[in-house]
Amino acid sequence: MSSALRRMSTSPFSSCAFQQRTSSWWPSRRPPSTATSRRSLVIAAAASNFANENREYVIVGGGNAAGYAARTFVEHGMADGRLCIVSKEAVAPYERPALTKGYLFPLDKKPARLPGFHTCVGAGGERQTSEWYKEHGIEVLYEDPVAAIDTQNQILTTSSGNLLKYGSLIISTGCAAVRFPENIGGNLPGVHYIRDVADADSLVSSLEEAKKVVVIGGGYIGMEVAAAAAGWNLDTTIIFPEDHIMPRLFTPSLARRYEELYQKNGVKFIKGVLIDKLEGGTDGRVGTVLLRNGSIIEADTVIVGIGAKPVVSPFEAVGLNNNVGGIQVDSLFRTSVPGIFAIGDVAAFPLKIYDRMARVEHVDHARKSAQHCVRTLLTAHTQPYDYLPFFYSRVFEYEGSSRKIWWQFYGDNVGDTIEVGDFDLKVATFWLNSESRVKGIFLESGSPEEFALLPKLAKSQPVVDRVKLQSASSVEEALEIASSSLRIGAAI
Ligand SMILES: Cc1cc2nc3c(=O)[nH]c(=O)nc-3n(C[C@H](O)[C@H](O)[C@H](O)COP(=O)(O)OP(=O)(O)OC[C@H]3O[C@@H](n4cnc5c(N)ncnc54)[C@H](O)[C@@H]3O)c2cc1C
Ligand SMILES: NC(=O)c1ccc[n+]([C@@H]2O[C@H](COP(=O)([O-])OP(=O)(O)OC[C@H]3O[C@@H](n4cnc5c(N)ncnc54)[C@H](O)[C@@H]3O)[C@@H](O)[C@H]2O)c1
Ligand SMILES: O=C1O[C@H]([C@@H](O)CO)C(O)=C1O
Repeated sequence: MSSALRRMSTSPFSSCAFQQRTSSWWPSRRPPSTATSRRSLVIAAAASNFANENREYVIVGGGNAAGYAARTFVEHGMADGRLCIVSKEAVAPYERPALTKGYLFPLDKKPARLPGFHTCVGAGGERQTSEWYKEHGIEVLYEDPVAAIDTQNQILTTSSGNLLKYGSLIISTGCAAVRFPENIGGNLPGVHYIRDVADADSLVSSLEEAKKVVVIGGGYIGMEVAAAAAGWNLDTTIIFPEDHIMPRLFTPSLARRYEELYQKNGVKFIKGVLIDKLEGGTDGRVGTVLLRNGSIIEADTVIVGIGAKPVVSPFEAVGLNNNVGGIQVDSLFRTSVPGIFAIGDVAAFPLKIYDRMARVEHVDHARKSAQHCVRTLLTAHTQPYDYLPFFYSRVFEYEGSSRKIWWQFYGDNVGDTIEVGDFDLKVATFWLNSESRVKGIFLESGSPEEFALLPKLAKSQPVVDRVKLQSASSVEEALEIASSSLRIGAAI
């Protein structure tokens, strides 16, 4: 047992400090009945080495949000001997976005590999390797997903049979890739889904042998993986059911410009069709993709990016949100069960700025929700989470690419749009509501100073002069017009 673990077993979560911190704002936890607690102790003692040790704080999930939550515990001096992370993965938390970016660079172009991109390097923080967790006295259980929870007695059961008694629990189980069913070939060798580093390793092995790649889905994974496969000089086709790429964010006009760029890089598009079946070849690997319209596309490697779904199991009892999916929390990330919190992709939280419930499946929210939740847990602060949605992507970044692409979006893509600029250099799209307020703003290939204006505009939502904005001859001029409205607004 590590010294951290030993310290923890003599410092159970029922310490005075813990009670004081929680009782200042938290509804008191109902103590388990004597009979139940005696029973759980017996189960605990019988089940495993871990059984009779109390964990003051437990995080379930070893992903992006967990990594940033751990850092916040350390910053508050509350990690050492008190924090336990239970992870399904075999490695310490890392920056998941790298998996479809640097990780998929061609092998001769210095692809990113662990430990290079452990959290929190993506946000400019210290690199948190497994040694970092040890040094900070954080217990991490790898490859042992939580399989069950007893909220009454505050006990988690892991898949290997460990019983963990927790004081406070943070659920950060993220999302899982949506898969095609087995009966249409969704599990054939050569068919890939990308959610974790093991998936990315398996894809890299396939790419090493690949000749014909089919990417299914025109969203984030589809766009990033198709660009990566083009970087490997592979025959690449992207297939999706909608009229254009990235339908949940891009306007048709913006999508057309990106599609043209992909085509210039050799990527073929098949739009407006659904998949009928993936079929195996003689070697048992995927060989063809059958489309609903009767077409047959050859492929030795298929990457499926058809969305993600929140991993709520086995935590359904803490309360789900039926509209946006995921685990329902309040503006402090508290679930309906006292002492249990949810953060990151899995959390359905009040998006205060737009007065609606939302789930955000992007890394900025994973980082910020983690920090906000842990601060709430460890201090008396009760400031509601006030999040401004932020999404980004980068493709064709590999060395030798003729055109690197990097875009950011802030706000809400509602209302009508004004597009300004020349895509070959720099382009911006403004989403305006009926009062001509800026609701959302997208910028491709901006400078750091220009990107820094985006959150200010999306947050303040200034009223802009549509005619002036429409006639702006460059992105710089359009940003100046929108920012001057900001300054006028501030002066009034
Ligand atoms: C390939 C890829 C690229 C991406 N690129 C970008 C990007 O460029 N920009 C962006 O903004 N966002 C991007 N995202 C989204 C971003 O990575 C997620 O929003 C972020 O990872 C969410 O963090 P999380 O901690 O909530 O979930 P995750 O990072 O997914 O972590 C969840 C963790 O919980 C574990 N887990 C699940 N169930 C259990 C269980 N029962 N017990 C224990 N552990 C469990 C999982 O194995 C995983 O380790 C990308 C996502 C993917 C998959
Ligand atoms: N840059 C980023 O922010 C980034 C990058 C990669 C992944 N991610 C995250 O990873 C997760 C998965 O991404 P994703 O691209 O799979 O999801 P997505 O929602 O971005 O895109 C899904 C796409 O799949 C297609 N689709 C849906 N159902 C289909 C079907 N039955 N057959 C064929 N095509 C179908 C549609 O074209 C749709 O646009 C998301 O949470 C996403 O936010 C984010
Ligand atoms: O947020 C991110 O983290 C990784 C990388 O920066 C970590 O090295 C990446 O590609 C992002 O977009």
